[in-house]
Amino acid sequence: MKLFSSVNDVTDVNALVKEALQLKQFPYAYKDLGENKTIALVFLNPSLRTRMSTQKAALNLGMNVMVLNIDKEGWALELRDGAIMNGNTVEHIREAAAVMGQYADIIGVRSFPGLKNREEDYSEMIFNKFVEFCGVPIVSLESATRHPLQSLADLVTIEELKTRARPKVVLTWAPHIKPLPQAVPNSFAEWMCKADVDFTIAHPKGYELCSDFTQGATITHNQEEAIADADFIYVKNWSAYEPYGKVFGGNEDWMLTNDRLKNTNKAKIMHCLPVRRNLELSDEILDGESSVVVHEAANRVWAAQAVLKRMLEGLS
Ligand SMILES: NCCC[C@H](NC(=O)CCC(=O)O)C(=O)O
Ligand SMILES: NC(=O)OP(=O)(O)O
Repeated sequence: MKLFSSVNDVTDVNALVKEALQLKQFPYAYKDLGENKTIALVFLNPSLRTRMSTQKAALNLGMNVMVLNIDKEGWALELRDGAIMNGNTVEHIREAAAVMGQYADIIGVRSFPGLKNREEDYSEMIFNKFVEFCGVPIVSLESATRHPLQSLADLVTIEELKTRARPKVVLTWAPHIKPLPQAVPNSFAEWMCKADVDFTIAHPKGYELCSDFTQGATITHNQEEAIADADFIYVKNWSAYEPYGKVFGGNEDWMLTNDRLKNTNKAKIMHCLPVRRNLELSDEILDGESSVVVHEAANRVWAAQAVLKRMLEGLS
């Protein structure tokens, strides 16, 4: 594997999930695979889980790890081709990415969307420039429109915890105070549409996701109906796709409470984290038995390790 940016880069999703679960059982089975290989994790935005789980995954495979918080520690990056760089940007992404490719065998990149220009965000301009110029295999650590390492960990978690062959999985919108990207819900939807699950998306009117990611999903504006008989409820806020990056007032009543879970099939509650308590999800859910958010975050290691293993195998 040379690129991991979406579910479309995976030839056999089930095999990758199985691999992640194998690695969870035997974390050090491939501890020499990454000997003398280096991964550079490049962050243009904050991260706790992606940073630490990908580092841990790389270390389990015997790799060396370098982390660059380029937004704070690097030179200000110019992204536009043909720019006359007489302003605040100091270094063009063409040189920066090419140089990083000289130091690392694999590069991971996190770059959130600006949520101002849909065309630019949905063309994955920043991530694709890294791909174009770095010259080494590249893994998305969450880009403008997708978060595939998260979605793989989510699918691993569902596979591990499901109590029936074809579980009902519901992605529900939740309230927030600011516009958030569509990357996590887009990506989760895209992976669920390829998985053997009964998949529903619930959101207030106006928060329709781009239909490229939701082919095969049942979509509704009624949360109560959506979560009936659900095995897994994936909670996430996102801003509108159209008008792009906007949030509409109201909808505070979309925050789940224990009372609302009564009609589910003892649903397990998932969230990619970070989560704002008592805004997106109530304390009683996060501190109660139905929450699997920490378990889900722990699975990030095995998802990342399965992907890095495939990339390392492609290098040798
Ligand atoms: N990597 C996981 C989610 C990252 C991001 N959340 C955030 O930016 C939360 C910010 C806040 O709550 O202020 C998102 O939704 O895509
Ligand atoms: N879920 C997730 O990607 O967390 P971080 O943003 O902390 O990496």
